Amino acid sequence: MNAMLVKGVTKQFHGRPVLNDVSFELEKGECLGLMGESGSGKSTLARCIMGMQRVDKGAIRLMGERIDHLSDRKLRPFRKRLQLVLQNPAAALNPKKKIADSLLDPYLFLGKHVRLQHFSAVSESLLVKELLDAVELPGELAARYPHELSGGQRQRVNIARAISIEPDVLVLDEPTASLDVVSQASILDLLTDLKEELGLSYLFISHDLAALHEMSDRIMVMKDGRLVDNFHRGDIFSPNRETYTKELISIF
Ligand SMILES: Nc1ncnc2c1ncn2[C@@H]1O[C@H](COP(=O)(O)OP(=O)(O)OP(=O)(O)O)[C@@H](O)[C@H]1O
Repeated sequence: MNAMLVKGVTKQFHGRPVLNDVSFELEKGECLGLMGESGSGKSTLARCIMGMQRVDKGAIRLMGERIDHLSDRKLRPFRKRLQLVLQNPAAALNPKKKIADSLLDPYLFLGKHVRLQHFSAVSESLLVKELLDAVELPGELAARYPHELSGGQRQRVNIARAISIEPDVLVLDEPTASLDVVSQASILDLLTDLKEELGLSYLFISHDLAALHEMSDRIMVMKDGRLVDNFHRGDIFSPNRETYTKELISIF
């Protein structure tokens, strides 16, 4: 069984199609890259997958179970299995909460739905320490506020939050876009390690073709809300690539 199946997803805003018959499968343990120019519909797809926006047509399945059109209450058990990491780490963290409290939010929110296997979570403070360890941050950051961290550290905290409940799938929407080049590389290395350690599957959305190529097993290309190409990473320079993919590669 695949980790996620998206079939025939269509979404319009004010009568204008933004996603048009989008279909793909995310295999278990795979990193599936998604590239496309600004406005092509990548973040809308991420929001539809996360249940933050409703699809007009089509279906989204997570580990075989249909999750589109679920109410917030019915979606709650699936929140444990599907998490989102966004590009702006500062905006994703509550500035008034200490890092330890932000880290514990998903775990406490999901309460009885969570059975952890990788993290022992014997106590809340131990879980915080385990999570900071997992993203290679020192334990002393637990007592700090987000503004006392660097952008790269804040994004590590966001990743730690996302993995805290041991999801099956992470949707990574431009996770390194707001970081400097050195922090970008170390976040990508961290994501690669966590994928192996925790058996995660990634939908990795990025403008950065080099990062996509480094991280992804397969890459999909979106143009005007349609997936126009889908290939294994080793075939990126194949003469069989769609003309639009070749254009994107040539301007990179
Ligand atoms: N809530 C909304 N209401 C109306 N139009 C929207 C809404 N959300 C997105 N759009 C439009 O849908 C199109 C796709 O936007 P989306 O953010 O999905 O693109 P994207 O590929 O993620 O772009 P970027 O790479 O710049 O983030 C854009 O034209 C955008 O203006």
